[in-house]
Amino acid sequence: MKIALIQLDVAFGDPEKNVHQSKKMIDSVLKENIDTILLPELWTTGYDLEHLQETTDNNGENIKRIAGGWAKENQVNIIAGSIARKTEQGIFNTFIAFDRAGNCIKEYSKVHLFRLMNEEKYLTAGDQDGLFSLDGVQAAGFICYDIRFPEWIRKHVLSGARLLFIPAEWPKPRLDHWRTLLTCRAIENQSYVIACNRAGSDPDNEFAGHSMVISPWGEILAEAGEEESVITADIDLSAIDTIRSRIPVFEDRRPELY
Ligand SMILES: O=C(O)CCC(=O)C(=O)O
Repeated sequence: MKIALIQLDVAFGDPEKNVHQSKKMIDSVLKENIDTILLPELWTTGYDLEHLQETTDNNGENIKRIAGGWAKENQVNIIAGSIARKTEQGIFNTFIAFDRAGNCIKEYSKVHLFRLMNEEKYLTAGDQDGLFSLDGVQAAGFICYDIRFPEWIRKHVLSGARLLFIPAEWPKPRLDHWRTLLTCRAIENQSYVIACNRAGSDPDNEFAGHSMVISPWGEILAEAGEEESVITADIDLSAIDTIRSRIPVFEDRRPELY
């Protein structure tokens, strides 16, 4: 499976500009026979949380139509990062994935809201899992701060997830945490970690970039720099079983003790 990560420099509160720039970046890489594309967290609005009522529509329908259209037109899986999704229950930070036919195959709303960036003041936490199937492979979606909760991720891996997709807006001062946590999640879960951060800055934060694809052995297969860019990686799905049989972590677990 060939993956492309779209490390967008998200324009603050400007969905039109972000949609236009993302399309340009996606088009630039399609000729490389990409199977799956991943965008960052809140890539249409950024963290302009105060204005989400004006910059988002009901249930994120407009962006779903646009991203689903891109997937169908190019017969490529598009994991359209996360978007702010306005509902009667509140605004959710929701991961959305589309298959090659343009069908929305997964919505997962961020479960752990990040107080350092005021998410709990404007957003509602989700309470559903992130499991889905992509081209017949079991996968799961998480969003940014979720990677600090290994038990949440392990729960998905025990349910079969092998590909862990993580859109993020991770700030630069904690770049070391980003790289370490992602690498740990890959090694301890013997799964591919595919993580797309944003580039650039907003009025409150400078972001880290450094989107990464990490193998189940913890090898960094691709890593972006700080700037806006597109990176790609080839994923060998058979490596998951090879590594899981070499060090049988899942058989050796002692869940009766913990
Ligand atoms: O956990 C962190 O340090 C960053 C989390 C974050 O930026 C987010 O969830 O949006």
